[in-house]
Amino acid sequence: MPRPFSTRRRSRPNTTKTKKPSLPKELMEVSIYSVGAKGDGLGRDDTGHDFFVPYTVEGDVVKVRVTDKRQDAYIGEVKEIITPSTHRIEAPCPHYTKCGGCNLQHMDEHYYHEWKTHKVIDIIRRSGIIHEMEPAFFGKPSARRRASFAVMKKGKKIIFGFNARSSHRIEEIGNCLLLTPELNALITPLRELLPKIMKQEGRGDIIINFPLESSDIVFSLPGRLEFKAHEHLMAFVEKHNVGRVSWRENGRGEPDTIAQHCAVTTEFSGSSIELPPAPFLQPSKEGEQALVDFALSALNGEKKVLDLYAGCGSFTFALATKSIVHAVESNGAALKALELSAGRAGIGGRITTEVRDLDRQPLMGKELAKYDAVLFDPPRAGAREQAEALAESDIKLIIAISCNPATFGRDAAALLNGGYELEKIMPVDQFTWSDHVEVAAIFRRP
Ligand SMILES: C[S@@+](CC[C@H](N)C(=O)[O-])C[C@H]1O[C@@H](n2cnc3c(N)ncnc32)[C@H](O)[C@@H]1O
Repeated sequence: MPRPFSTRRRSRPNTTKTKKPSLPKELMEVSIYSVGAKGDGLGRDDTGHDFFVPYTVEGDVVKVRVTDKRQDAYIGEVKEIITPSTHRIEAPCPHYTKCGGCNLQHMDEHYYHEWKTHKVIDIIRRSGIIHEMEPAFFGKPSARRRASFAVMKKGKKIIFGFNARSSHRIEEIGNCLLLTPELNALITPLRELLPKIMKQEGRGDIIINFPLESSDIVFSLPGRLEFKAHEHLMAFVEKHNVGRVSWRENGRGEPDTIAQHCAVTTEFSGSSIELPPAPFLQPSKEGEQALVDFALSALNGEKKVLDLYAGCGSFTFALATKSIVHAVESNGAALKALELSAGRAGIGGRITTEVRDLDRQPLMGKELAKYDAVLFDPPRAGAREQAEALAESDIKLIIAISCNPATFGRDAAALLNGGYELEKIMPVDQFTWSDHVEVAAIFRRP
């Protein structure tokens, strides 16, 4: 007797692959009624089915192909714009929708500004915080002084550009509208350099900063740096007036400086800072200034200020123009740069430093009691432990800077529960045309 087909199927090993939902094959007409927190249009078809449709805006009516399903909503890919929204404009970049960097270029400026402001309002409301916003800071194109490029080598082919959205595909670009001219000027020379230095297949990245007058490049590529490649890099530094080039062996570990033409510096509040490789800097000089101005506007004669998550000192030097500052940060190289630069600038007496992991060892009780004000500017994960310790302190003034409104909401709620009052909150947009937005806020203990 032949074995039934179904028995054979059941005896197969059970793979862990999740079953793809069955999706409609035909194109669907969707009306977009809003834009969600990740920048995707939220839409509905005439049967009442919900859709997420990237690259659409409120008021669009579009024909979409269904590509996936998330919770109960379909994900739609625009095939045709049946009726464009009055908020829709022509996206200025030829790489738009192919490069993962900017997903909101199709919104007119007014809608875009409103959307970013409301994104902050909506997110912090989820943490129970309702507060009027200060007018937001909006950055401009051609201002980003830092870029992280993706690289892939397969066979002899090398692809160099920006990652596509939610994908490993790399979109090759020649010019990015967001970057400063100095960063754009390095794209073609880097593309020409890569075949000479990237010998092993695989993926990597190249981080470029142009803080002020010279560039800082860190290569994180598969494989070791060969002698010949080293020579090519030295020649590249000379020819393109690059400040410094560093290499992370096999793309891991601390960057090793292999060629340096001049010091890589920036300026914080009139002091020159010599920066370590791949330093953290605010994405644009204008954004940095807006944040610094916001922070300084809160100070009023405070003698001792704590700068937590200080990095290389974007805020430290500004705070030191008014107060004595203690800067705390987990990255030793960044803090060393800060300390040496403060000494050279003749303000070493106004700035002290401490390398410390603030997640594991937040400043608490008596340590906090020494200060009149605190500024904290944590990474995206926020400052849960430190915020909880601050909430129990008697410090009069707390300035919070955050690149993630969600973790800001959580940390702000801890401060409010501890009796602080929110005085001011400002959305900050240094990531033009993306769905990313930052926040700055001032809290006081009444
Ligand atoms: C958003 S950056 C801000 C840096 C600086 N305030 C600025 O504006 O340039 C966050 C900083 O927190 C530091 N950091 C990350 N995790 C930390 C931790 N657990 N403890 C202390 N510092 C940390 C990072 O090294 C980085 O310099």
